This record gives sequence, C-alpha cells and structure tokens, in this order.
Amino acid sequence: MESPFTYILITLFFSSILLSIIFFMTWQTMGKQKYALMFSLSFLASTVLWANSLFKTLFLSHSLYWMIGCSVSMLSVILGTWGHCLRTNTKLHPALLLGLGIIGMALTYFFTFISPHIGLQMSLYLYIDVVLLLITSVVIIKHRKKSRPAEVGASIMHFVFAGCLFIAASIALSQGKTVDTEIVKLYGIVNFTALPAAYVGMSVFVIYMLASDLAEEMKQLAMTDLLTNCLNRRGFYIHAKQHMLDLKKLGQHGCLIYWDIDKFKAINDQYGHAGGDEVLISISHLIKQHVKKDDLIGRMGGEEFVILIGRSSYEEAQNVAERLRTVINDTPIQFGEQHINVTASFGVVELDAQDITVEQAIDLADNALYKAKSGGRNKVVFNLNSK
Ligand SMILES: Nc1nc2c(ncn2[C@@H]2O[C@H](COP(=O)(O)OP(=O)(O)OP(=O)(O)O)[C@@H](O)[C@H]2O)c(=O)[nH]1
Repeated sequence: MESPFTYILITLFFSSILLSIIFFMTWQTMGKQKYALMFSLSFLASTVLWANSLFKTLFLSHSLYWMIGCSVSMLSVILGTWGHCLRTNTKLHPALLLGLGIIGMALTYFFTFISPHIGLQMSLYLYIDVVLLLITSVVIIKHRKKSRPAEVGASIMHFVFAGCLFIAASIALSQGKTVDTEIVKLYGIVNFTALPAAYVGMSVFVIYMLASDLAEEMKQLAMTDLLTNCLNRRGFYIHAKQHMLDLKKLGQHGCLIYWDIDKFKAINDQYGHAGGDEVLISISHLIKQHVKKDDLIGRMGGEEFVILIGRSSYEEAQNVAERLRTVINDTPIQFGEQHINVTASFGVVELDAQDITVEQAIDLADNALYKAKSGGRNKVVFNLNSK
C-alpha cells in the first residue's frame, strides 16, 4: 500500500499536465499571447516537479533529487510571475526574476553540499517562491483601477498559496541544522493538505481570469465602431447613462453635441468610398485630439457622431462645439495626393437645466443639428433644452 502522499502527487502530476495543455491551447487560439505560453511552461515545470517527487527513489543521490526539485519549483513560479507581468504590462525585468532563482539555487546548493543545514536547505527556495507569489498577487490586483472579480480571486489565491508555502517553509526551517522526523512529518501534512487545494484553486482562477479577459475583449469589440475606433451606437448608449450620472456627481456642466459631416454623399461621389472612409477616420482622430480623454465620443451611424462632455461652466462646454467646427473647417483631410475640404454641422444641448435622459438629449441635439443644416451648414446651433 502506497503512502496517501503518493496519490496526491499523482493527482498533482496529471492536473499540471492538463493545465499545461490548456494554457498551450489558450496560447494557440487566443492570438499567441506570450503570457499564455509562460503559464503553459510554468505548469510544465510543475509537472517535472511532481514527477521528480514521485520517482525520487530512482535517484542515486538524495541531494541531486533535492536540487532538481527546488530548481523546477522556482522555475515554475518564475515563469508564472513573468507571465502575469506580461499580461498586465508590468515592467519587471525578467533578469530580476531569474536572478532571484539563481540566488535561491546558490543558497540551496551551499546549505546542501558545502555547509549542510537541513532547515535552510528545505526552506530557502520556498521563501523565494513566497516572494514571487506575493509579487504576482500584487501585480494582478494593482494594474487596473477597478479589478475584475476574476482578478480579485486570482490575486487572493496567489496570496493564499504564498501563505501555505510560507507556513510549510517555516516548519521546515524550525528543524535547524539536522533532520527532525517529527517536524518533517508535520511539514508533509501541511504540504499535502493545504498546498494542493491552494495550487489547484490558483490555477483555476488564472483560467477564469483569461476567460474574463476574452469576455471583456468581446464586449469592447461589440461596443466599438471598427472604422473610427469610437464607440458605436450601442456602446455610446451604454456608457452615456453612467457618464451623465458621473458628471452630475462631479458637479460638471454637461453638454451633448450631435454632429454630422456636411454633404458627405458628395465627398463619396467625388473621392470614392475609400475617400469617404478616410474622411471619417481622420475627422474622428482630429476630434479626439481636441476634446478631453474622458469625453465620450460615439459614431451613431454613417457620418453622424455624438460627443458627451463635462466642463466647469456651461460657456466652456458650449465653446467646445464651436472649436470643433472651426478645427474641422480649417483642417483639410489628406487622401493620397489630394486634400479634401470638409465642414460639419453641430447641434448642442445642455444637460443640467432639467433631468433629461440620453435618448431625450439626443433627440433635442438632433433637432438643433437639423436647424444647423437647414440654416446653411457649417454651423453650431444650441437647443436650450425645452423638453
Ligand atoms: N465612405 C462611407 N460612406 C458612408 C458610410 N456610411 C454611410 N455613408 C454614406 O454617407 C452618405 C450620407 O449621405 P446623406 O445622409 O445624404 O447626408 P449628406 O450627404 O452628408 O448631406 P447632409 O448631411 O444633409 O449635409 C451616404 O451616401 C452613405 O452612403 C461609411 O461607413 N463610409
């Protein structure tokens, strides 16, 4: 009858192979993101770690078995941390991570072969794993202002895993220079009860995190106009409701600007559809340069756009529309060798005067835009918000 620890090791061995395959397939199917490959390699290193423990009786030297075990353990955690840094664009130099691993190896070698100390031999590399897991936990939670639930879960699980390893390492360290069989037994119990659950929990949360990355990407794509990279109609409506509430909370004066390129059909007729597309791309780019980063820009369809802005005074907000009209009027669009002169008409509605929904604001601004068109185009008309 094998020790129960053997069965746990077998389970961990197969779980790690599966996780490595899952992340490899993720890497292949999700645009060859380097971090997914790092996760796959990290679990491959874990597979070697569990295999090493399973077949330790085959080793002639226990010290050799130990050196292989601690090097793949650190390699696995280093690759995982590296992957999380790549996913979150955290600028942590890989040399720093590898350096930590090399220091861990050198110290373990020293306390295994040169000045044997069983406590330090068994614990130092685990403490390095703990530091790396804590770095990962912080990297996951810190890179975004408001973390997604999957990221909170993954960060907590890395923290829990680090905690389990810390306890195991501290138990091992308490042996001192020579082996204490009672402490080794306790170390085994901690290692084979809390650790596997934390290990699997952490891996599942990382998978959940990548799935939620994909869901978020799809959501963004469904709300984005692919030609101009502005929000599309659906995206604008979804964001505008919250944006209007935020403006109110911040005490900002909100304005909704509905605008439309003049005689766009004639531009298409003269320069072709590609010329028309170039105008749409360049004009939306120009507009983005002349409003604030937080202002909400949407393409409502064809050559119609909408902008939701907040400024400290209503005059300031109104001036934005006039400034945009002037900049479009004064900036010919380059299309190959040609320059296309473009003008646009604007309808503006103030949002603060009374409670008004996004839909009502768009209707009122659209009425004002209609007046700007019928009044000769290349104009800004203000709707004074009479609901
Ligand atoms: N190139 C290009 N043209 C588009 C796109 N979407 C809509 N259009 C064209 O935009 C033109 C809109 O024309 P109209 O609605 O008559 O408006 P207009 O010519 O700008 O006239 P006014 O708005 O009255 O000044 C149509 O010819 C559509 O085919 C697009 O994505 N790319």
